[in-house]
Amino acid sequence: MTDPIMRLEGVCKGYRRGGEEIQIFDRLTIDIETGAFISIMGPSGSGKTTLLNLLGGLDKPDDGRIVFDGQEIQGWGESRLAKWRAANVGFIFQFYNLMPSMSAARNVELPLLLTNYSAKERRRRVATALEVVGLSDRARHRPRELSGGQQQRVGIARAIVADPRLLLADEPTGDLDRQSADEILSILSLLNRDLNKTVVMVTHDPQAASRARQELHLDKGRFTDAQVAAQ
Ligand SMILES: Nc1ncnc2c1ncn2[C@@H]1O[C@H](COP(=O)(O)OP(=O)(O)OP(=O)(O)O)[C@@H](O)[C@H]1O
Repeated sequence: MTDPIMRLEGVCKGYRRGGEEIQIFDRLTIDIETGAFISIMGPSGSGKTTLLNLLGGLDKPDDGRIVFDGQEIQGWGESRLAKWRAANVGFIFQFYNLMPSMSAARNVELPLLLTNYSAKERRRRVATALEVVGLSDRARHRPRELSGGQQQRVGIARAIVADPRLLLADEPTGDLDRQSADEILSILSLLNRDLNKTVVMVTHDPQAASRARQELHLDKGRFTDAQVAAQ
């Protein structure tokens, strides 16, 4: 076993809605091993998106620790978290979240505008990311000129352009037909296997889930899988 890239330890998270307190996680502990490709399935409301938001530092736990590469991040302020996220985490969304007025290349470049890379270095990285997802010939196209599968490939190129170690994907194939979904899953597998990205993917699709190397199931804020329950 390698060291975990991320560890959630005793994490509690709840929301107050109206006068009612909803407890989503009550002392949840899970290790995300470096190099893992994990799929997470579970009923609506079981906490899947909340979990990704905690892993990506977009949301804070009420209690417990979130450790990335040995560093506790849960107490960090927003600007430190934003810098950490830009360097270490790539997000992939169900509906791609591309800017409609920008070309594929410009969309992919966006996360790099937060960095100190020169324009030349940014162009080089964008070209590499588009090549990895097989879209070098679509760099100048706008999102509406691309199929859903191609738009998601742009979304993946944007997620990897800063070369983060962790990819968090929320229903990345939820809006795609089977063939496009399979292509996206093949790209995620390749990123995991050949480029050593750790991938955590939430999905409702059992076929998509089975492409991961580890399939986990969340129910009412708890993993029902024995290997996680033992952590
Ligand atoms: N910002 C928020 N404020 C209040 N309640 C929230 C908030 N975010 C999530 N919740 C509640 O927390 C619970 C878990 O939500 P979450 O989105 O993590 O579930 P999910 O498993 O991803 O569901 P789905 O499969 O429908 O996307 C739900 O009951 C939801 O309504």
